[in-house]
Amino acid sequence: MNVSFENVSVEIGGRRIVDNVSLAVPSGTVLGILGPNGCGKSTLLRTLYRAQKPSSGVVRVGGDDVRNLDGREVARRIAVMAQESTQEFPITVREMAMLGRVPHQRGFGADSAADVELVDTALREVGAAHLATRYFTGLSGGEKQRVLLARTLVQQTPLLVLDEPTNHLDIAFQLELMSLATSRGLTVLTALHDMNLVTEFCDHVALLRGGELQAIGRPDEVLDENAIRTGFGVDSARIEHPITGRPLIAVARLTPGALEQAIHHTEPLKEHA
Ligand SMILES: Nc1ncnc2c1ncn2[C@@H]1O[C@H](COP(=O)(O)OP(=O)(O)OP(=O)(O)O)[C@@H](O)[C@H]1O
Repeated sequence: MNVSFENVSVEIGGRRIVDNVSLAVPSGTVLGILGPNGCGKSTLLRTLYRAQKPSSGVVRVGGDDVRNLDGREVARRIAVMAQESTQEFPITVREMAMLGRVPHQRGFGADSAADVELVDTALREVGAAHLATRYFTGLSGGEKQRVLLARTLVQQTPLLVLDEPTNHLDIAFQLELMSLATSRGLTVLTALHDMNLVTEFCDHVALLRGGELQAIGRPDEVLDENAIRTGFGVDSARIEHPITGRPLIAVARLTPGALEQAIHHTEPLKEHA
């Protein structure tokens, strides 16, 4: 299912957080969204799953303006693994994963055998089967991430939104999660900080800065040393990975004067009267 952002802007409290972003994500492709802290990655993604209303512009999913879809239809099209977890009430891991089935269920009936099977399979896939009867609130950060991934998988949507999904995850599970999420032929939009996960798993990358889209394209086209210096204020070298042969971005150091520039660029953003 394809996605498009058409001249999307978001203003909050007079500040323009997302500034006239237009981009298209073809069906079945993986888009990584990269950019410094506070550049608007989460806010842009939130407009897609209707957690944030754009001040102007349109976000389309499968050709439809998301604002015109009802909540259940949005949840049938888009599964979200967001940074913040608001589920702090005491439910078990299995119950948390089962929440992914809600958009497909009618009323308050018991979970079907097929639903239970889907949940058990997903918990196994993410390496969380042994946690099934534990309370979600008592899990470690990485364990929570695994369970939240299971919940998005059982939702069986054509579109996945992953907002910094590898937070808290050990290096092996970072790779496993990205592989689980990107190997199903789904359309995936994911905010990431690790450029090497982007080069490994994303078809395209969008580089944001101060709410604006700086560049979009294949990772090997977009992520050159200049773009990384301008975007993040660090010096780097792009080398060939000795094992995979893919581009490997080796970060060397902060570019002199970069911190001041970064603060200058994020602090005022664009003040609107
Ligand atoms: N509801 C809100 N009220 C006020 N400011 C907000 C709100 N939501 C986001 N912002 C501000 O908008 C800017 C962009 O935030 P956003 O979370 O989209 O950035 P991000 O690129 O995802 O950052 P990070 O990499 O740190 O997660 C930040 O300066 C943030 O403080």
